[in-house]
Amino acid sequence: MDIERKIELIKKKPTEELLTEENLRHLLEVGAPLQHYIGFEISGYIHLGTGLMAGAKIADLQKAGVKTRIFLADWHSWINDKLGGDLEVIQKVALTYFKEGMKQSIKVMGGDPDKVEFVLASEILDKGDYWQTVIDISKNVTLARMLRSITIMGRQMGEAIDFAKLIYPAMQVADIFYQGVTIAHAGMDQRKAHVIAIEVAQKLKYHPLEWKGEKLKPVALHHHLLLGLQEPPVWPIESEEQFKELKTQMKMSKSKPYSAVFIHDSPEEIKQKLRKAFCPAREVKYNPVLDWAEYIIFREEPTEFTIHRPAKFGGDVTYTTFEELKKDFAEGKLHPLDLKNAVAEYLIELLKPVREYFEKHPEPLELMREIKITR
Ligand SMILES: Nc1ncnc2c1ncn2[C@@H]1O[C@H](COP(=O)(O)OP(=O)(O)OP(=O)(O)O)[C@@H](O)[C@H]1O
Ligand SMILES: N[C@@H](Cc1ccc(O)cc1)C(=O)O
Repeated sequence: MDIERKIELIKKKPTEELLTEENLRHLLEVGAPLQHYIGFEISGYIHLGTGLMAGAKIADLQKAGVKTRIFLADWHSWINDKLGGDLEVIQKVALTYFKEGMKQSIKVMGGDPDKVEFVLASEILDKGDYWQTVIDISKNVTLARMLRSITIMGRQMGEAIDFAKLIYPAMQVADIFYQGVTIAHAGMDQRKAHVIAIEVAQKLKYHPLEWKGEKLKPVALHHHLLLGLQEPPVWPIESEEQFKELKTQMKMSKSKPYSAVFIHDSPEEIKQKLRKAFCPAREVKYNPVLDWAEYIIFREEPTEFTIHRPAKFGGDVTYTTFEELKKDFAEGKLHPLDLKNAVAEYLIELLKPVREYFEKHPEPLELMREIKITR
């Protein structure tokens, strides 16, 4: 496959930002190792944002010949008080529920789960010079910047936090260098860590990504954050600035029950959640149901997406591109309820293999039901 085709695959939906395309082209041209990683804290259930957006991009990367890796951030979850801050429980969930859930998600998005390497953070942290890398990074970043970076833990600036949480951003950056990652992948909310990695890359003494005498800079790859289904706290929204802010603030999140569909949800749960979703008629600028259609159903275009309606409401209609669907919705030719039902049906079908997997292997979900999910 030629370089341009590889870049196309890496850039396509749900990619929202690539820092930078020029650097990616450089890595491809010099034949540097293409090692990807995406890290996850281990906490609650896997939702469509984490499972399907990450899964879709992993599938694209595999097609482009990139080695893919999922980093199970057990220590980071402990620092961030996930699962009661109990490292043993965190590790158990990481290696059972989380690993299997991610494998299933990758599969439904067209990737090969057997080609994804799973690495537990504690496996690399145990090696002596990991901490040297953490200090090396810390020497090159101001305290003020570290404080601003705690949003990568889902924490807000000004929030009272213990000191360990300030070490976390430097660890996340160290994880990239320490694992020889040349393509650091995450959702848009993680970009602060990646920008630090790019900026300090040339300055590090330990574990820079060396290739044929060159200190390589990693490429940061950020996928779109799927919107949560809930109504925004302020509506209507006037300014572009407010819209932008709202889109990160209102991302689908496992800590907000009705914002998310989980990968193992039953058909009834999926239908119910979508029925309650925020989806004002003709609203195309901020509409979670349209957002899901754009990034899940119309990820590949053209495709065929049929909305079934009784003849008196216009009969069945098939869309091949997202733009056609959006146009009809904006013009009031497509009713929110019809869109919600069709998206629900699509998801029910897409997630069928995941549900079947967990029906046959109920232990991971049973474990999740037993433990206390914190945050
Ligand atoms: N709604 C979303 N859409 C796409 N990607 C997401 C979404 N939410 C999180 N991610 C990505 O998944 C990875 C794990 O994130 P994280 O565990 O913080 O998400 P979460 O499940 O929403 O957690 P929380 O509810 O605690 O915010 C990160 O790379 C993050 O950017
Ligand atoms: N900060 C990431 C988790 C993570 C941790 C360590 C990493 O190296 C990468 C990602 C999140 O909250 O989703």
